[in-house]
Amino acid sequence: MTETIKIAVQKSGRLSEKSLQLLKDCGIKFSNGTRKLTSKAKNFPLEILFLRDDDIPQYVASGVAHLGILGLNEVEEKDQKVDVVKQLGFAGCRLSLAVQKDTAYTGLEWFNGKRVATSYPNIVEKFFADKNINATTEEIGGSVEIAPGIGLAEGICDIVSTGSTLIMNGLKEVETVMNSEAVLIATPNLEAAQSDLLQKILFRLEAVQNAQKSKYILLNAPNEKIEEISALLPGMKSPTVLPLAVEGWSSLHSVISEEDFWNVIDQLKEAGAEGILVSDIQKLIA
Ligand SMILES: Nc1ncnc2c1ncn2[C@@H]1O[C@H](COP(=O)(O)OP(=O)(O)OP(=O)(O)O)[C@@H](O)[C@H]1O
Ligand SMILES: O=P(O)(O)OC[C@H]1O[C@H](OP(=O)(O)OP(=O)(O)O)[C@H](O)[C@@H]1O
Ligand SMILES: [Mg+2]
Repeated sequence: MTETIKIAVQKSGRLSEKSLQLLKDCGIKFSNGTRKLTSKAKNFPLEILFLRDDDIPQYVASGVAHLGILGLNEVEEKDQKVDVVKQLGFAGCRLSLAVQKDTAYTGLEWFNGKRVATSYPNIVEKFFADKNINATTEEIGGSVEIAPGIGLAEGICDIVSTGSTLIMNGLKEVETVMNSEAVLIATPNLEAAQSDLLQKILFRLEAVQNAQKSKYILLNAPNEKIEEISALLPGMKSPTVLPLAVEGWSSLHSVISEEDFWNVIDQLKEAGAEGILVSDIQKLIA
């Protein structure tokens, strides 16, 4: 039997679609049926386990799954022995303390003697212990923002992204406890076969992430400006320069980070670049 690597992803929730999309972007083909809780990839020795995100750290720590994709917040909360091997750049959010909006909040000491409702009691208790604050936690599974309004607690600690859920529930954010994003975790000390497969997946993820950060740029330039424009577009080595059918003009091709592109666009135009075309890259191997 060929060795396979097992990866746990969230069955249904905020992370599900992007986790599966990432595997697909890595060229891994599989069917994701709605009821079946495992799926074998068709073209890579990988099996996907669809689980509640809360259970993923334990599965990965025990080696039942070798890898997992979940929020760093959940990894910290469960505090299992797992290695965080890669930040995945999606599901960016923060875990924050919030209080009712009309509260005269004076600083962290305000929480002394207060109750904080949260789905992340371990993180919150550790945070308060580190800061010598004597607050207690009320663990609830969801709809945490309701707690102060119904008298369950004076404050909450929950996930914040845009902040609109807090506002809708008459709360204000007062402290950030941690920043989070989706991460890839692995069982520590994987067997050689799984370790090799993890390296293959990491290599592909790197190519996908590089591509997402970069753009392919094509432009036309008068030949006497090639040097000046090339200096603005270092590319992976240097731009490719091809002659145009029109005498005295060339086409320059390069790779540029999206951020850099917006920074140099005016300089490119000033230097005489025309017909600037920017497109997405699917994979980029440096
Ligand atoms: N509003 C948000 N913006 C960005 N990321 C978020 C947001 N809400 C949650 N997340 C991230 O997505 C993860 C999963 O969120 P979700 O609400 O699907 O979890 P859940 O309800 O615990 O799911 P499960 O049923 O699997 O236990 C969170 O742990 C967090 O890392
Ligand atoms: O700052 P915002 O952009 O408003 O996002 C924050 C909200 O998003 C999450 O809930 P989600 O929408 O996933 O629903 P859930 O409570 O069912 O998990 C989280 O629990 C917050 O309630
Ligand atoms: Mg959960």
